[in-house]
Amino acid sequence: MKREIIKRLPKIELHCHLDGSVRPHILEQLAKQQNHPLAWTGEALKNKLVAPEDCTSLLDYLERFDVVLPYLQEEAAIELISYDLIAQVAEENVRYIEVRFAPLLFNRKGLTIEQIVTAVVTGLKRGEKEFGVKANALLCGMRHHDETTNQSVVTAVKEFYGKGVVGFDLAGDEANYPTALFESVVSIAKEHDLPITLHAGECGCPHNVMTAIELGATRIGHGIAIQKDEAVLNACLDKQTTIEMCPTSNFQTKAVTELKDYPFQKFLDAGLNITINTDNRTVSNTTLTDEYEKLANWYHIDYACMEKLNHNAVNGAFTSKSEKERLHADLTAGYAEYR
Ligand SMILES: O=c1[nH]cnc2c1ncn2[C@@H]1O[C@H](CO)[C@@H](O)[C@H]1O
Ligand SMILES: [Zn+2]
Repeated sequence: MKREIIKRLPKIELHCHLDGSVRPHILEQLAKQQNHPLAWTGEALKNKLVAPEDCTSLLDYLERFDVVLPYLQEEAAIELISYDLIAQVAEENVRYIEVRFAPLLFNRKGLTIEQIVTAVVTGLKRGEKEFGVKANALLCGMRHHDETTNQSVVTAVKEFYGKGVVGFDLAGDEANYPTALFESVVSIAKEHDLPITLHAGECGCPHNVMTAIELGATRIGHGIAIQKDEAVLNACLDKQTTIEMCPTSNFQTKAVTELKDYPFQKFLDAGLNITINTDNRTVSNTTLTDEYEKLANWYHIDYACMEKLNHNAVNGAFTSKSEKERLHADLTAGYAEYR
């Protein structure tokens, strides 16, 4: 597969964090506008934002977000980064994206959850109009936040459902806060029939994936630990769970350390509905083009496989039937000459 062709082909992305995808020059612009100088510029700033090769764990990886979050506490800034993310993905022909963020990490200066979600949706819709990329938002509860706080995120999903927000997620420190702790929060989302995707199986715990599925998640973020437990793998097959794999991030967070342990081929051969994603475009210093190029180098996947992974993403997307039909047709047309 050729990089220029990978870049040009239509793609779908289901797992991309807004706050992990702020371009360094945009952050510099925000720092200037907010009169709050950054301690680093240029390459030094990039080094602060990108998780290093020798990152030791998910927690270590998550520390990268401390640099950017202070600048994401105003509506104009939140709207700008949302719009800019659509500009970024348009450059590599992403046709549909679900952008996730934790609204209650953006309230340090007193913004309400409604103001925060509105700012994101406004930015996404402005990008959608300008670049022709369909974009919806997912709201993340955070594993280290208390139950009441996370419940208010579910309430916001309900309030904004169908108005640019399409589902609920749980992000953050999986190792110290297992999925079972969130039973009551996730159950509220389920009771209201809100679509659920949960980060699970990123820290070696297949039971977190099982719990997530039992609680009603139809998609799993990462899911790497599924390979450790056949019962969990079979449950994902039974329920046709969509798995949102994020190769670069999975090596950075040490979900795996060696290529031979990366379960892409295993999951593909087993018939899991896997999809390929960036996780965090800045923190993981990647694009969807980079992720597919890696898969081509590692597993020699061809365009037909790439097409299949993108159809899987459409099937798992939290969007309408008619939108999915349109996206499937876009993919079919786009890959026709490469099959
Ligand atoms: O791979 C990941 N696993 C778990 N949490 C993550 C990952 N990437 C980002 N975040 C967390 O999600 C929050 C909302 O976007 C980010 O602030 C970060 O803390
Ligand atoms: Zn993630």
